[in-house]
Amino acid sequence: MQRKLPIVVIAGQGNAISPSKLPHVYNVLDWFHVTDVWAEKSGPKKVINWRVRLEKIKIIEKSWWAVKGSPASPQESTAGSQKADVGTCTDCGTSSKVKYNAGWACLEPGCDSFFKFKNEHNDTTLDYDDKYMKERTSYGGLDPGSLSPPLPTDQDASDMEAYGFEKALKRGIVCPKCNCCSRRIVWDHWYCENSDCDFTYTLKQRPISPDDVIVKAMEYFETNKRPTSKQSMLGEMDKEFAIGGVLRTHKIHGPWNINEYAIPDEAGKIIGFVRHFKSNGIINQQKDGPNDLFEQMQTGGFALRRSPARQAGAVGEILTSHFAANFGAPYKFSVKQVSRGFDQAPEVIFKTIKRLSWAGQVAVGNEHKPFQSFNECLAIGYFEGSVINYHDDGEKTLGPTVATLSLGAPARMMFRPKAKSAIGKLVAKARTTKPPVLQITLSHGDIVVMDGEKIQKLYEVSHAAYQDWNISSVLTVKQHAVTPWGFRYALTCRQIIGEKMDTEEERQAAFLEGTLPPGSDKYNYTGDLGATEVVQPTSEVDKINNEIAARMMTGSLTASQISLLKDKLEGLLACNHTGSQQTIMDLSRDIAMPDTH
Ligand SMILES: O=C(O)CCC(=O)C(=O)O
Ligand SMILES: [Fe+2]
Repeated sequence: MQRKLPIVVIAGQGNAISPSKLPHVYNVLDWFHVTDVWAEKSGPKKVINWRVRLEKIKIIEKSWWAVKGSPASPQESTAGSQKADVGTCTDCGTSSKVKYNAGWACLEPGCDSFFKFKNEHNDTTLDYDDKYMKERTSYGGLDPGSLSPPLPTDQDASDMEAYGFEKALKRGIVCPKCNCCSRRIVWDHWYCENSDCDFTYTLKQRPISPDDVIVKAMEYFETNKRPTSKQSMLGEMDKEFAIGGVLRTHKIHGPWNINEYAIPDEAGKIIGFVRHFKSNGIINQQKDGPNDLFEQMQTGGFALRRSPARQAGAVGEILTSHFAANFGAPYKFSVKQVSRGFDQAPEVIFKTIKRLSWAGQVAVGNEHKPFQSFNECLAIGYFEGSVINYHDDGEKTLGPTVATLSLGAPARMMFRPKAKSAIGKLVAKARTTKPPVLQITLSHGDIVVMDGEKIQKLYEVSHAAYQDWNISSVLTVKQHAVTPWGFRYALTCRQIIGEKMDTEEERQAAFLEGTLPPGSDKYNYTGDLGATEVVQPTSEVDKINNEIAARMMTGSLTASQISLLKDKLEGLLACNHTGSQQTIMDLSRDIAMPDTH
């Protein structure tokens, strides 16, 4: 009160003293200021409760929650026009306002006369005095400005050098049309969550290269790490481990490095593998390789969206931190995803499926029976700061092999035994969790294949055995979590077993939507065996820069000629001259024959 701070009041839907029925679960009323704070002795136990009286700062303006048809401006709006009566305590000498209909009482908790009224009263008659209620107090603090934050503009995004996936842009907005607070639910725009309002808002998202995304990820890491931490992102990326009986071996397959982690059950028997295919510059830069896929993901229009992670539709609904879209056979993944059949999938999804099918085949081979091809692909997008917490991919309709392609910023992936499994020990302080046994770093282009060995055999034995083992082998025993260090995509392919679906309709959908179109074979991936570095052809601009550099070294151009040429070159590049090819050629000639000018 003394600091004259403006306060926002939010009223719940069930608020009984609101003059009108409040429309939302949480209703942001307006800016208020505190006019009085006092102690009261009330309730059955006659304990001291502190009371606060607030007045709306812009009381002259009609409140949005006012009863329909009420006057545009409340009558009692002028400060000082109404004054509460004041009484003084004969015991302690303090004065206070007459606040209650029951009359005046001393409001000094330390005084013997505290809360003693002349007349008998009970708590139910302790209504507030009308004069006190109508008192108006001038507000001496600063104008708090608009209650709703302004919409971020393209200019704001450009000022913060944003690409459109920054943490600040994942915040919700206040609809300028109807004032409804709306969350960022879809990847590329906001829409008003009030079903009666049609407001949508889009902020341009600029494509970013894999190199720049890593630079941004490092900046994000530096600005968001604990102030006491000396770690760099590169240092964190090196912190990989396999403990608790998880065994690591290493293989080379063409240009791929593959770390293989054998996952034991409680008896130490190997029940599955996590295979980490580590990509590199050569793989990443091939045609339709991870660099191209990263670009295509950004321009593909995937309608990635956040789904309710908890209490869908309820007051406490919580959305997933990441955005997702499913293609192929419908897949539930804890919560139902919006799913589109492969007939509606963009090309990049087929390229991904073929790449991951290759990895699945290499990882699983024909050890037990031929590798079952994938019929589903879940695309996940992470804004800066988004994560996927510990979960398992253990749907009963799921085949044993799950493969994920990482694109963009690096990420930490962790596996831990479930608390209820007999593997590992519970964390002493948090008795419901176990520490991770496997931690790996997923970089741009990497692939992870999770596979439950011998599951095929057990799966065929009986349904009960399947339920026990299912991925009681890898996936349900080993929960996993992924924390990306910046803007990232993860594309995960699974085998959805249509026959295990509950209804005929679901079985049909899995079959129809999960069948790859015949033309998709043209995207087959064969592992980049024998691939070499792709040498980028030198551009005209590079050639000129090289010429300038060479002539600088031989001294055949004067310093002023060099700076003139550099200026010209920069000018051409800056205006992105469409005819620049020809002009640059002329410029090149200028350099070749400097003496003729
Ligand atoms: O982001 C990732 O790499 C993994 C995503 C994942 O765990 C999933 O889709 O189930
Ligand atoms: Fe997962």
